[in-house]
Amino acid sequence: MTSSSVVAVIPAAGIGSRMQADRPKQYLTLQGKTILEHTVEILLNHHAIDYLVIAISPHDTYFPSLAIANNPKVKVVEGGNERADSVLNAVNTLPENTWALVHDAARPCVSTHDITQLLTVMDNEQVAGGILASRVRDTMKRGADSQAANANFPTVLHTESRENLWHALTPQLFPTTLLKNALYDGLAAGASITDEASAIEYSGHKVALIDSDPANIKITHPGDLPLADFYLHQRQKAQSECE
Ligand SMILES: Nc1ccn([C@@H]2O[C@H](COP(=O)(O)OP(=O)(O)OP(=O)(O)O)[C@@H](O)[C@H]2O)c(=O)n1
Ligand SMILES: C[C@](O)(CO)[C@H](O)COP(=O)(O)O
Repeated sequence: MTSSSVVAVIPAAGIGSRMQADRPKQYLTLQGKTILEHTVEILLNHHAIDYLVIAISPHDTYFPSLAIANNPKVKVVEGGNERADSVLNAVNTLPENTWALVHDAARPCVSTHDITQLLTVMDNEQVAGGILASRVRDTMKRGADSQAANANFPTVLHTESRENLWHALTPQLFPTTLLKNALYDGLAAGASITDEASAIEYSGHKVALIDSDPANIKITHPGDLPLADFYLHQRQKAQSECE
């Protein structure tokens, strides 16, 4: 296993508009802790991660009151307008000879096992890096929106093949310098960069897909909260049974 240093980058500067809550969703509480604290703790407790850089909004009034704000292994940078901007601001602070493990603050249910599986890409010269992913299980439809369909609802254009179709999750793990340059170039070219792999693909490099637990959901809409709460409760139960 390579001895390169791994730094976790946590984009946590979003406003959570789709959650329609009274605060940014990363500060909603599940199992007695904020979603951000759950996410930070799973990364802080991973033996291979040296420290964390969290991108938070310049308007964030919640972070300073959390205990993690005083953790010496937690650094903070200012987030940007889009997720990719927040990630680039954080990656710009990392030393060149490191790997950046980028993980959404909104994904508190990721497992230590899956993070460890992802780290194996560091020793694989066939790929630039890798991402946690889960195979699509449903039939996938390409739709036309209601205006185009001249109906009261979107309608089906056609069924997409779901063969080799994956949900991209996070963490996503790449050499810091490669990721920094890929993000900068992709954003400068106006490419659609919705995850780190998009930028790496745009720069022409190969990305490994690490099949992982679909319980690693991104908390986005109100309906995601009870499901994430269930997964976190199951994880805590499993941990207490091991102690
Ligand atoms: N300018 C931004 C936008 C998003 N994020 C972070 O990127 C992750 C995934 O983004 P998303 O789920 O879209 O979060 P929000 O942008 O907050 O949600 P919404 O799109 O509903 O506003 C989240 O942890 C979010 O805090 C960020 O750091 N900086
Ligand atoms: C990075 C990501 O979580 C991978 O699925 C996703 O692209 C984030 O998208 P969002 O619109 O910023 O939530």
